[in-house]
Amino acid sequence: MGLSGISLLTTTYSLILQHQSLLLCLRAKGFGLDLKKDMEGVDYLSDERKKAQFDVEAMKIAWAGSLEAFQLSDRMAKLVANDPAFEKFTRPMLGRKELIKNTLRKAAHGWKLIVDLRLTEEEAKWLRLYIDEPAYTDLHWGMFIPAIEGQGTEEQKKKWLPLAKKMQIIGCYAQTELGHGSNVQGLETTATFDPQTDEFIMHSPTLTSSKWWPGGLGKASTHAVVYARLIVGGEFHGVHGFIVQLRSLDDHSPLPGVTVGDIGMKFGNGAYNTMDNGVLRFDHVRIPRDQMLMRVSQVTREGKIMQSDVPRQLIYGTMVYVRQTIVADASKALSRAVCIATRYSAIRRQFGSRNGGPETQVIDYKTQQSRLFPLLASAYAFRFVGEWLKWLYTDVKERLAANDFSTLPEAHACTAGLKSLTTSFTADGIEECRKLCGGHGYLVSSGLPELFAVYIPACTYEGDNVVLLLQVARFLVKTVSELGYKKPVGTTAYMGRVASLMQNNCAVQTAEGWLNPGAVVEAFESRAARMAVRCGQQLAKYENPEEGFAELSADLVEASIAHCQLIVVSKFIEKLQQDIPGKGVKQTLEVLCYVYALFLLHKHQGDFLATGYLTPKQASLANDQLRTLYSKVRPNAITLVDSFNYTDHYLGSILGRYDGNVYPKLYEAAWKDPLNDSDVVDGFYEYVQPILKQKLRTAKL
Ligand SMILES: CCCCC/C=C\C/C=C\C/C=C\C/C=C\C/C=C\CC/C=C/C(=O)SCCNC(=O)CCNC(=O)[C@H](O)C(C)(C)COP(=O)(O)OP(=O)(O)OC[C@H]1O[C@@H](n2cnc3c(N)ncnc32)[C@H](O)[C@@H]1OP(=O)(O)O
Ligand SMILES: Cc1cc2nc3c(=O)[nH]c(=O)nc-3n(C[C@H](O)[C@H](O)[C@H](O)COP(=O)(O)OP(=O)(O)OC[C@H]3O[C@@H](n4cnc5c(N)ncnc54)[C@H](O)[C@@H]3O)c2cc1C
Repeated sequence: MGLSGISLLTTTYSLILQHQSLLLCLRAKGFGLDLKKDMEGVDYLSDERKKAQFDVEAMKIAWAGSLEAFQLSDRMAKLVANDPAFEKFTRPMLGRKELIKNTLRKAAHGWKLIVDLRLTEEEAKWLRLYIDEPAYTDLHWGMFIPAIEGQGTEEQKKKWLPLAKKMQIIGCYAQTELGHGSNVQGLETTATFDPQTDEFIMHSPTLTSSKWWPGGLGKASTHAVVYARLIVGGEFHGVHGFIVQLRSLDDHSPLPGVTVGDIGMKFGNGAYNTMDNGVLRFDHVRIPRDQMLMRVSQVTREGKIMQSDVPRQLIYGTMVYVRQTIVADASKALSRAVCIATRYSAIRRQFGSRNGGPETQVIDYKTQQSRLFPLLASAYAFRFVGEWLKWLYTDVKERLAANDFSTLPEAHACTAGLKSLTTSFTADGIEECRKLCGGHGYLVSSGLPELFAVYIPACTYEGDNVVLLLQVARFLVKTVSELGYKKPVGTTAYMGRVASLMQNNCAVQTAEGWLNPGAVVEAFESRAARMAVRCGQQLAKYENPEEGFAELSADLVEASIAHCQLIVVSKFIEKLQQDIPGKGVKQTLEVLCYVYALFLLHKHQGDFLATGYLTPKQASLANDQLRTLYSKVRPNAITLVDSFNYTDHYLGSILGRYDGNVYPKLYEAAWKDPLNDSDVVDGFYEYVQPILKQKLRTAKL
């Protein structure tokens, strides 16, 4: 018997087992048989796992970044998964008050673990990820503390950071208002210096000046970094951050003049409703002068404004930090959805049965592959670009500490652009994974609805994705306009070769010709350069550059996307130039890299054709190659998602279970729904039975 025969037999056997266990379950409910006899311990995906052409354990390390990173993450994942305190399956069914209380309990338990086990900062970050529940602690550690670290003076850091790091105060980041989020310079909250008392008076002069959205503000925070218009001597001196105490440290009640609360339910059940996004108003609340964060500008006792040599953009520095972390988190959210959809696609069968044999696994349909595998490849691409961005951010941070601000504009453009690109793609990708799972993807127990609901605000918070791409566009336009006298560096270095990128066209002649990193990078560079230069030329026609920028903004956004996609493709290719140990690991990643690049090329072929870099024939050859690549991904698909090393707890999905034991578990879960506690639903006797029993003489319907 050939290999395919053996595999057919084992697949059929798995199917029979699975059907048997389903039957046992069905009977358990209907006919009193033993429910426990389902096939616990059987790995329904074992055949798939045997197909792997690479060393899975080595791929896990490549995904994690290093052996140490893998071990650390694995330890934290297991710590959470094995702790019943972090159960999350009932979350979507809880009322808001219960939900928040439950989140506060989990955060307290998490903090206890951090203290008792003396976890490092890195370990705590992984712990937070695997607890998988947005909480006030995210903003305390993720924004309040970084804002003080980045914008505070040494004295301020010395005073506030120990309190915050021991969690003796809880802080949030209160920037956005009811009337303004994107336009930070349009904020209305005022901080007026009173030279008589050496204080600032924090005030909310209008309804629209109410702080609105800050996470952790509603119920948990005792303090906030509040962004407000600085007014000294009756004059406005820009928006700055101020540390303001909101609640008593004794009984947690709001301090006089402070009105604070939660802004209400948000999208989805469970999901981001574990967060107390808040509203805040000040009625002439006084704070000491030294609570203005003064690294960028200082207000003296006499009411003089002193500018340090730090650029004012550093006030936006916390956002740069968080955008960088959001890019890293995009690969986690996307890989999680892809893991669920890939495992389920291998279990799910529809059509194609021959002679009573098994039906086709839906993962074998080319349409399923062409939707799923680019998402899988993107998860890897985002992982590696996130790793690079972390390096870039660390480098900028070190430079800033040494008062070198030269790389700040590029750090801003990269974090803004990549945050936008990766979160938009991930949000759409999670929804695509839901559709890839058919009807069962719509069940909360698939894990996908909650993941989607938690994830989508990432397209808005930390900067609306379009607004951020317009920031990238400003950076690109500036780079193009300076080409005559300034050599572009970093991620825009390719613009230095603009003449050849505008002139030379693609040389690829065969589908195999696309399996060449040089050809791929040049295609993306040429497209990005041509789109940016074209925008520059169009802009030059306007007398008023701002008017031109506004008029051309949709094209500018597209040019920014082209530039950001180039960064992701290049960083993936650069990653592959490193030593990546393990049998078949590098080769498999190369396949994914080409899938990512050629999928983008296919999806955006309009750009590549319109800029004249590619001919329709070359675009078509790229698509031919893409189909071939999907066949190369197919045998490795399950093990590529296993390499994320996600526990079933973290995945939170019956469809994505490691063992693929989907149907019995779905069936079992349905019976756990509170609605099935009784055979006759509450309300039946009041609202249904009277209808059943009514005796209408005629019905008009
Ligand atoms: C259980 C225990 C648990 C323990 C836990 C342990 C650990 C956890 C640790 C960490 C957790 C990590 C992360 C989690 C944290 C949070 C993530 C989760 C939730 C997110 C919450 C969301 C928060 C928010 O949304 S905060 C609000 C964000 N708001 C925005 O993003 C507003 C967007 N708008 C802007 O950024 C700006 O206004 C603008 C659009 C850039 C316009 O600015 P403006 O000054 O008006 O205009 P310009 O003229 O365009 O710019 C002037 C000049 O400045 C340059 N610029 C702009 N921005 C920046 C910047 N950020 N950096 C540097 N430079 C900048 C711009 O280019 C221009 O420069 P030029 O003059 O040279 O051209
Ligand atoms: C879940 C969640 C958590 C949040 N947490 C916090 C927090 O902790 N702290 C905090 O301070 N804030 C927080 N925010 C607020 C968040 O940062 C803002 O909502 C975000 O910056 C977008 O601003 P906005 O709401 O004003 O959108 P708007 O700017 O009003 O956007 C509305 C539309 O207008 C478009 N638009 C706006 N300006 C332009 C332009 N110049 N050109 C073209 N189009 C434009 C946008 O693309 C969008 O389509 C949070 C928001 C959410 C949803």
